Amino acid sequence: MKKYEYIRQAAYEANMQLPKLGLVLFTFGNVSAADRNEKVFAIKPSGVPYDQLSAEKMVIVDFDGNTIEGDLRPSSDTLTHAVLYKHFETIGGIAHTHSCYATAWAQSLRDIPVYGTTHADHTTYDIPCAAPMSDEMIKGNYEYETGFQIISALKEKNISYEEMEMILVGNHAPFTWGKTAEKAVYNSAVLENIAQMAFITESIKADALRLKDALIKKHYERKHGKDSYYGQG
Ligand SMILES: O=C(CO)[C@@H](O)[C@H](O)COP(=O)(O)O
Repeated sequence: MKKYEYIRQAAYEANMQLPKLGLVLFTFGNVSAADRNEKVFAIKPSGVPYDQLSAEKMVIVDFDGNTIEGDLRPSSDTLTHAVLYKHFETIGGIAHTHSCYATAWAQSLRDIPVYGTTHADHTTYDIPCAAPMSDEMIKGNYEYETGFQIISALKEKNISYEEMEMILVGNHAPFTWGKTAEKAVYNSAVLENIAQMAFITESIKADALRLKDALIKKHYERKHGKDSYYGQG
C-alpha cells in the first residue's frame, strides 16, 4: 500500500458521508483522518465540491499544519484540526460541518442543555459552546486560535476530550472528533440531531425542564457503562 493511502481513503470516505447525511451544502465543512504514528493527517482540499472529491485529492498535512503531500490547498480549517490532533492525543479523526441546527446554537453562543434521553445516551454533559474569538484572535492566526478556544472551553468546564467528542464554536459552527474519521462524522450527525431536538423542545416550551440527573446517568451508563456493548470494547 502506498504511503498515506489508508488515511487518504478514510478521509475521503468520511468526507463523502457529510453531504449524504445532510450535514453540509456545496463546499461547506471538512473531515480529516490521522496517522498518529507518522504524525500526519489527510484532509479535504479547500473549496472543492464533494462530488469532485477523490482519495487522491486529499491533502497530507503534519500536526503543525505544514503540507507534506498534495497538489491542492488544504481546507482553510486545517490549523484547527492540527491543534486538536496535537492536544487530543488519542483521536484519529475530526469533522467540521455547518449543519443547520448545531450551527444555529453556535451562532446563539449557547450550550445545548440535556433535555432528554437521546442526548444522555451520548453524553452526560451539556454540549459546550466555546467562546467567540476576541479581536486579537481574529487579527492573528484565526484557525489556530479556534483550536485553542475549543481546548479552553473543555478545560473551563473540566471535561476531557474523551468524555466530550463534540463542541460548538461560538459564532462559527460545530467540530467533532473520535478515534476514527468515521466516528467523528457519526458524532456530527448525533450532534445535529440533538441540536434539532433541543431547538424544537424550547420552541414548544421555552422553560422546558432539563432531564433529571438520575436519568442522565442511567441512560449514559446503559450505553457506555461496563456492561454495555461499547463499554466492553
Ligand atoms: O468554516 C468554514 C467557513 O466558515 C469552512 O469550513 C468552509 O465551510 C469550508 O472551507 P474549506 O474546507 O473548503 O476551506
